[in-house]
Amino acid sequence: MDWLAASSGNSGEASPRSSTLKRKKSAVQDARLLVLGPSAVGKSAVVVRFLTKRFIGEYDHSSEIKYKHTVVIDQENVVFEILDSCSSEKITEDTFEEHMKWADGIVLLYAITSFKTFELVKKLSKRLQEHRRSNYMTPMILLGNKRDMSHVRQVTKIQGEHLSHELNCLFAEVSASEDATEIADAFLNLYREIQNSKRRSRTFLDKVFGSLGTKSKN
Ligand SMILES: Nc1nc2c(ncn2[C@@H]2O[C@H](COP(=O)(O)OP(=O)(O)OP(=O)(O)O)[C@@H](O)[C@H]2O)c(=O)[nH]1
Repeated sequence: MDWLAASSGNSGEASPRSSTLKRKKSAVQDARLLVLGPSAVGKSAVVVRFLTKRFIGEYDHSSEIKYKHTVVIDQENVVFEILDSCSSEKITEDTFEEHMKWADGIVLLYAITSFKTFELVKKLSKRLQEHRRSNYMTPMILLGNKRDMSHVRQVTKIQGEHLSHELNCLFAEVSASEDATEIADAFLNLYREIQNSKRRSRTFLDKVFGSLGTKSKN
């Protein structure tokens, strides 16, 4: 796997403005990821792990933060824009809608140590599915974080897998505190899914407009 951090940095945009969020969908080598989940599931820890390969135990921020991070994948620079959102309970419907329009892919987190967060994610996923349906089924990965705390787990791996099947998305259990590789893999897999989805939608458009073009010539 070719997975090298080329550069990274906080874009310094706390609470990104809607003008930024409403930009056109990005090209393939540019992926916009929305990180969602209830409070204290480890959203910031996972994002910071991906960006810096380090675990930061207490990450204090009250508003959402957007990062830019360049990674070399298959000899190509891929620019990730990552929006570490506030806890899902606090996101208003308007903001949620804006974020969904902006995102190429979604990282949805719960903590395996808290059944409550799993229930909140299920509730949130109902909201998500409505938007994903109107949004070409935005690719998504469901992450059960805090796997290092398996001895106090409240959500089984099978329950996580089950939910991912219902949501038609990728799934992994990870530990932001212990493992950088599996988090990098999770982001890589989501990126690949985004690429595949863009390819499928281009092929579909080519078929529709290609055949229209052919018809008009005859
Ligand atoms: N044991 C363990 N603790 C973790 C892990 N990931 C995060 N934590 C801890 O969980 C707590 C919450 O982590 P955050 O990254 O702030 O969680 P968040 O989802 O961004 O929280 P909000 O900002 O409230 O939405 C912190 O005390 C972290 O140290 C993990 O993989 N394992």
